[in-house]
Amino acid sequence: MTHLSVSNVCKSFGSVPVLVDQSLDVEEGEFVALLGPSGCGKSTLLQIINGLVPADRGTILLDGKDITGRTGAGRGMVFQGADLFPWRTALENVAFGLEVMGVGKAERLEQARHYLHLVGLRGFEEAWPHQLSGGMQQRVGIARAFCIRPSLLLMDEPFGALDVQTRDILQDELVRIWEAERKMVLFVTHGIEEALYLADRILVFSKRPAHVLREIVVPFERPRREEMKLDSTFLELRREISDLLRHDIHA
Ligand SMILES: Nc1ncnc2c1ncn2[C@@H]1O[C@H](COP(=O)(O)OP(=O)(O)OP(=O)(O)O)[C@@H](O)[C@H]1O
Repeated sequence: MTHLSVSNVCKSFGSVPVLVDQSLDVEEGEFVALLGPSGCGKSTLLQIINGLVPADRGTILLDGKDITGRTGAGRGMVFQGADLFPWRTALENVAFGLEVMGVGKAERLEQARHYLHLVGLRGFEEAWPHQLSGGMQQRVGIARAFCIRPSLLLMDEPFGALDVQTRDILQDELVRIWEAERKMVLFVTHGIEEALYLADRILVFSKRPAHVLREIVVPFERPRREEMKLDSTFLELRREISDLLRHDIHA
């Protein structure tokens, strides 16, 4: 069974403690959102799980394997900017991870085409990144992460730099793709509404050094629908989380 287990991760930058004994678990098929004030350590935690930043202490297990301090294997990452290779077409960008994994050309391009179509970019296979809008580039970034078939997707404010309309559209696209594939997801966001709309569970982080102020099991059925944003429970939870974060910042 797939599972992510983060245990007692500590990280300081110089003398500044950012993460102190941070632990969390993500179950198979679960979508977990991390919400918290700016600078509390959400991105650092994601980078540590991805193996891009070393932890000072602690262990990360993915599907039972110790991946602490190691990159690659089983993880796909989507950043705020899509960060595409400008010298590769959209299709070649999506296929990149499989190329690194040594998958043959015909197979990797077929897989990449599948995911590019899934994110709504049929017809843009040969487009260069500079020919795509910010939202389209982010779609390519999402297709690229899904294409390696990771057991865990790490998403660091993937829609943070987009306009509201594009963000709403991409949230729906992500829900649709994720509901079909049900990867484990850790999704960092500043958007309370976005977290409630997308996640099964929300971990609300305190200001730095981060600890979990509250864990919220999101009570809404799937498939998620836009109308739920007007539901009284949705509005109540949104207010509760907003109050929680405000009190923590002023504490
Ligand atoms: N490489 C680094 N060197 C020094 N300090 C760093 C480094 N990376 C992060 N920090 C500091 O660690 C703290 C946590 O940063 P991080 O980016 O993880 O926060 P965050 O919660 O993701 O913030 P935001 O929501 O604004 O992106 C911040 O105070 C930041 O300045």
